[in-house]
Amino acid sequence: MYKIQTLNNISVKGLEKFPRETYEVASEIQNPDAYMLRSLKLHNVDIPESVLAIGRAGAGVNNIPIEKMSARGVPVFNAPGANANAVKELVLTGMLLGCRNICQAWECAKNLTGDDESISKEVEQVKKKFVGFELPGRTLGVIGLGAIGTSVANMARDLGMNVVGYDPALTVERAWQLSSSIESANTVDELLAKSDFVTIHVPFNEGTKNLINARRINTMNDNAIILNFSRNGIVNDEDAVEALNAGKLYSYICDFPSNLLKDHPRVITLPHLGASTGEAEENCAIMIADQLKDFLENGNIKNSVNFPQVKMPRVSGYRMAIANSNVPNMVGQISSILAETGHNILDLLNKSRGDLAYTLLDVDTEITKDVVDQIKAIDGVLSVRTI
Ligand SMILES: NC(=O)c1ccc[n+]([C@@H]2O[C@H](COP(=O)([O-])OP(=O)(O)OC[C@H]3O[C@@H](n4cnc5c(N)ncnc54)[C@H](O)[C@@H]3O)[C@@H](O)[C@H]2O)c1
Ligand SMILES: O=C(O)CC[C@@H](O)C(=O)O
Repeated sequence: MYKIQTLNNISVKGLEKFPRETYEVASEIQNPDAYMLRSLKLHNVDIPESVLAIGRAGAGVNNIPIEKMSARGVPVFNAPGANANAVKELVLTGMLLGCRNICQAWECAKNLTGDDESISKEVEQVKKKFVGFELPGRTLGVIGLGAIGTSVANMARDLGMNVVGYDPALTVERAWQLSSSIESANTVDELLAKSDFVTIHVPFNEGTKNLINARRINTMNDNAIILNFSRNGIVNDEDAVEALNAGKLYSYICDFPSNLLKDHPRVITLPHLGASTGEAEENCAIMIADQLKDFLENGNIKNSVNFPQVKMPRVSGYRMAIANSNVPNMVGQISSILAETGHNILDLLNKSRGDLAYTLLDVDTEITKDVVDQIKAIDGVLSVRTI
């Protein structure tokens, strides 16, 4: 019986992927084989040694101690692209809320008093305060052209906007998906100088912390709108508010509320709603459940953020999955032990990624605990499982 512990609310469509006969799935469970979570911060959580894999039902993995998990030979999975459409639609919503002053206008409408005739008169007076601007012909800068950025960029082109994108690690797959009319910037500064709207779709890490700061905001066009549906900390909120107060920025739309932001008249802040659609929650949960299941049952790895992609069809009922440091002679030492203990290797796949490597081996006879212990004792072996 495999045990999956859910640490956040996970769509039942994903949880239904785990057959009841072979899986126990619960939010409270002793010695889980895997965690399934969304945004819960795991950095200060004591993760039990029983955990073999962590599945993040979403894109961002900055809430997970990846290095610590790598050192334990534990793959961390995410769900690339599974919530991209939900975020794209909210970015469009944010752009329209911002450029048409919708939140301020709605607040004003809610505060109208008197009979309907006087409300109608008042409406004609107040509406001039909320005159906005339209999207076609304006320039959208998209920082990060991954699953979300690419789809936001294409959407903006379809709406008649000019689009400029920046991503120093643009993949070939994303380049194929991007509309050929999207201009490429060589630096963030070059992008900012051209943009009326700037939207950010990069992971949060040391390299992207404070990516948008006072210096960069000052180089932007006057009255630009910044949208942050990526992570708190990528835009320096204090600097954004200062620029709003100085009349430099038009509006700041952000998915990460704080005391500084929540009541500011030119900030629209939402409670981390980017991926909160039934469709996105289902897509993410199903993708993660499939990946965890294939890992637990077969040792295969798909969409891990720390381990290589590994898939090997089973040729016997005796499989071993080994995570190890990416150093010479690991496979040699492992196969020597298997040979010395009378196992014939029927198939083997070894892949590496950075400092880590991962090996799947199918052998002809059952692998005993003694053999597992000998392999575990090899210097550089991080985890060993028989499946
Ligand atoms: N608000 C939400 O609910 C929500 C939902 C989904 C994702 N997110 C956030 O959005 C981020 C992006 O998601 P995604 O699915 O597009 O991920 P992705 O991995 O498909 O794309 C990220 C892209 O950013 C690029 N990148 C990395 N560092 C960069 C930098 N310094 N400058 C420019 N580009 C850089 C990468 O090359 C990659 O192409 C996630 O990491 C997550 O933090 C938020
Ligand atoms: O799970 C969520 O609701 C948010 C997910 C989002 O931040 C992500 O990085 O995918």
